[in-house]
Amino acid sequence: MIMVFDNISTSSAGVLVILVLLLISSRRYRLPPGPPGNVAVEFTESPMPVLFDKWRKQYGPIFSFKIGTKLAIVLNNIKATSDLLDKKGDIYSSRPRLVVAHDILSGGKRGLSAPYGDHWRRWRKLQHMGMNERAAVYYREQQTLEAAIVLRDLLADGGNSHDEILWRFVTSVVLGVSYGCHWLQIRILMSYGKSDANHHRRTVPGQCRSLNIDRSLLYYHHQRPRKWPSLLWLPKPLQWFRPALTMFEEIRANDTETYLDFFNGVKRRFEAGIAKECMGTYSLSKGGNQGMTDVEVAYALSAPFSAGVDTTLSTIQWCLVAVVTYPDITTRIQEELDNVVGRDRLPTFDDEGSLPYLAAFIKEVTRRLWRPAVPLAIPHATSKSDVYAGYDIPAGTTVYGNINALVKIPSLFEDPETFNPSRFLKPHSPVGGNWKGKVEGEFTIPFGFGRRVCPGIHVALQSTFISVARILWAFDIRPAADGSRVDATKTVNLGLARIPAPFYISVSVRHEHALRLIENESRDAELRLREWEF
Ligand code: HEM
Repeated sequence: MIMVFDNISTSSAGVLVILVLLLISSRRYRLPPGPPGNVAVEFTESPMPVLFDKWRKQYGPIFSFKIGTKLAIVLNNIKATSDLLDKKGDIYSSRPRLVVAHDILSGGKRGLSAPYGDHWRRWRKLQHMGMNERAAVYYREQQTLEAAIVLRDLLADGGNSHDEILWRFVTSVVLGVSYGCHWLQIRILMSYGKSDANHHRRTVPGQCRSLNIDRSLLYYHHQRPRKWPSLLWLPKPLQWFRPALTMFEEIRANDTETYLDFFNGVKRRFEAGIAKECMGTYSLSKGGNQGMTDVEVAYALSAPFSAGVDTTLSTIQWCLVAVVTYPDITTRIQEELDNVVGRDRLPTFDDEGSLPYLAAFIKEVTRRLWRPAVPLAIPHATSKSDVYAGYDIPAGTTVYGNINALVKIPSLFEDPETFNPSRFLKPHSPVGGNWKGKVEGEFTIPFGFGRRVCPGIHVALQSTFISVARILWAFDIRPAADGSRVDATKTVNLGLARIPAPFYISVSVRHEHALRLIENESRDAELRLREWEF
């Protein structure tokens, strides 16, 4: 009798459990409106910013969509973005899981794609130490010297290779930030056969591409691990999809070796007392490594390289596109430079506060009519469930702050489609007044949100200011004489950033003084930059 009762209670308990599970799984969330069903196919047909624009118009400022079982929400107004990504940072600061780009390519060590948690916090502290507003001032010396080299090289080839010259400039700067070295360093490593410039150049786009690979993996059934990450728990010999991952594991081994090489270089110079101040030296100071292992620190030091090259290059290149597209605006910047700097010296960081129109121009370029460098920010993810504006937002939801939409809100940016630097000259610019982001009064939307806001913002803005100020002080820039048009609507997606499609310009010196000064200053810069070699 007791046994029968036991059996009944066991089976009814089982039924109860199943009912509860069914109840939980069938719980209907009140999700923000959005396109019905799985939108994976639509993503293969149109670029994300275009789709987001369409859905924003259709469904309003907060909409949601599903790819497979994955839920994402997109925030298109300042209030929701600030309420969630800034003010509820404890919930909205994670990242969606990137199986290939994060788990496999970096063994979980890359901070940019790391989930919110202890590892990310330690990594982020080091980024902050190395790049906060005060620390960034230290890099100005190198940025100023490198910008003189940019002038020399642009002059020498008439502007044909502006993309290569500016890539070298931004690369040198981030190498300075991480390791206290500069671009030449890659060549030196190359001569040791440890790494090579091409490898290093490849790794970054490689990493960025891997972010895309993750996206593309969404659509192909044979890419099992992306769809079912738990398959990675299988013993390796049973992972039939493994051959597809070998390439990524080789890239990871290569990256790890390169990053450790660079970190060891800093250690040697630090011990010899000749290291330039940089994130690497901060990590070697007492407690500076935040308790991370050497490999973790080496990965943390590589972050400026991964996140700061294409983004800054994109911004400076868009400045050049704007310069040739809007000659009247360029003339006004050059008049300001002539008034403030004169013709007997090159602009320096000391001039920055006296060049408001140039500052406004750079802000307008980052707001950008054509498309911000990182149009959709890097997606955040929720680490807990939340309720906002009557909507349920489950844990693990991907959350996009749609920069592309935010920088075109008409109540903040009058006539948003017009390229108009003067909008940033108004003393009570609504952007400062309404945007209660981290940097009150500053225009930081293009740099992302909340606890994940770009830590390289000061370095990036310094690189942009000094290169653009010097280029416009020295040169007249026009579309190349062969008549090819600079088409601002064409872009190339590098993964993290969008750069303009290749465009051709010609540069000519604006006055005789410039010729002499470029020659003298670049010669001097070449010598002084030796301090950054090891
Ligand atoms: C104009 C150039 C740049 C733009 C427009 C830009 C923009 C961004 C954006 C939108 C994010 C995502 C923020 C978020 O998740 O909400 C980001 C993250 C990041 N940026 Fe930048 N960035 C630039 C330059 C740089 C530079 C020069 C560095 C380093 C030297 C850098 C380092 C990083 C890092 C490490 C992250 C990841 C932060 C995290 O996940 O916690 N960026 N950036």
